[in-house]
Amino acid sequence: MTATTPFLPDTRDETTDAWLTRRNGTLCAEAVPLSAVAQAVGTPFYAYSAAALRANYAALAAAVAPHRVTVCFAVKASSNRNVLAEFAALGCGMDIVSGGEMTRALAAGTPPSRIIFSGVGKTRGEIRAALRVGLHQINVESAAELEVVAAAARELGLRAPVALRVNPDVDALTHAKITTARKDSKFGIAAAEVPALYAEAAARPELEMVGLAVHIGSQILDLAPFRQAWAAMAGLVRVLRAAGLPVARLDLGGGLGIGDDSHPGPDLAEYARIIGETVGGLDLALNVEPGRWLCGRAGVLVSEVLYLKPGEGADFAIIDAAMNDLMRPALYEARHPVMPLHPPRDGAARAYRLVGPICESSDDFGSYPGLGPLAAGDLLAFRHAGAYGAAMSSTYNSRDLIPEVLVDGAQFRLIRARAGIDAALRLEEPGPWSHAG
Ligand SMILES: Cc1ncc(COP(=O)(O)O)c(C=O)c1O
Ligand SMILES: N[C@@H](CCCC[NH3+])C(=O)O
Repeated sequence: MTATTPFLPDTRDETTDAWLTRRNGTLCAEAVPLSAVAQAVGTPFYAYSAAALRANYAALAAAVAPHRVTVCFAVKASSNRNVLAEFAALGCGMDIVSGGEMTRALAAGTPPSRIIFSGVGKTRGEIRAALRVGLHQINVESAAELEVVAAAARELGLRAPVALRVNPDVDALTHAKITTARKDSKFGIAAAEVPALYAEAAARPELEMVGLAVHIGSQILDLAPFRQAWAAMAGLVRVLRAAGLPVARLDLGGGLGIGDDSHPGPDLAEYARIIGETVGGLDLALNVEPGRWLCGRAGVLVSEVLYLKPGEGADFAIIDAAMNDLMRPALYEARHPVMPLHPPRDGAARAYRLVGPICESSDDFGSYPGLGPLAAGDLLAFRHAGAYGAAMSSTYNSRDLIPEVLVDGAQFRLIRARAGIDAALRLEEPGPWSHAG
């Protein structure tokens, strides 16, 4: 029986994965065969397309521009400074959640005036550093944090530009672990508490109250929750202004999801239209802070098949990538489309369950019908791995942090070297004992 070609590039998705094509049968990232990258850096590795990063930013920025919306990339999605530099060079701002991310955003060439500091647990040190650097805005998530920001600003003799992050109690209709604005969520300040807190803060000379922020969750495919949340924010802006309070900016958050072979993904024009209809007429400086949408489809994780063995329902293909490299399937039951690097092969189309070497049953990427026949040594590309892949990886089971590579046209280069056990052992050199008491 001749195999059909179930893993040919998904041409339905040309605007998103157009950088992945098959040339002479082999899978290429832009004009670079991924097998050549595998030879150069070894597997597993991440590869990103510079063209896809740039195209994604251009498409999103153009879609929202008519509504006076700037785009800030959520650094947590892909914090490699070379990826950040691609965006920074285009004028993209950054949304950060730690001092480490601030260092990365600045190192990538982002001006402080384009950096927003989000996050529910900023430390005193991080807040002081942000104020000293002169970031655009600090999104404050509690009354307690507001006190710390005010104290730091006073000590430094500065005015802190503050927005309050609101919890509008909206279900983002996404995976429960990545929804962030339901009533019981740790994020944001309950909408009912915002007017009093905002008024109190606006009366403090060390705080410059610039506006509000909201972020309802991640991998959002149904746009209705955005409409609900932003309509609630518009209501709140009107309430604050009616009380004579200044509201100049509104941070609409990230969360725009990406489709896959079974879902086309949200429509950018519709996303922009909802912004216009909910908050467009309020004379606000708006921004969005997408992570996944800008970089998720611009990256693949390439892994080698180590062993095949029979299993219940589907045969196992044990691969050299694991949950420490890409933890989304284990953490959120996420499914990443997979394409073999080799050309279609004769033989029965078979389902394989792709699993990694880690000693956890959740080290399982799921069952993939129509992949086979596979053989040991085959290379597989997990698509849509450009967001929350390398950024969330760990060294569990004392595995290496794997290389990251950036492809640009017919060239590629290493943008993060493999970090192996030798480096880890150096960090574990024991320090001197300290005597307590
Ligand atoms: C405050 C904030 N902004 C932006 C993002 C980016 O989310 P996404 O990658 O889903 O666009 C996140 C993560 O969910 C976040 O917590
Ligand atoms: N890390 C998650 C999303 C949460 C983003 C941060 N709030 C993912 O891989 O999908």
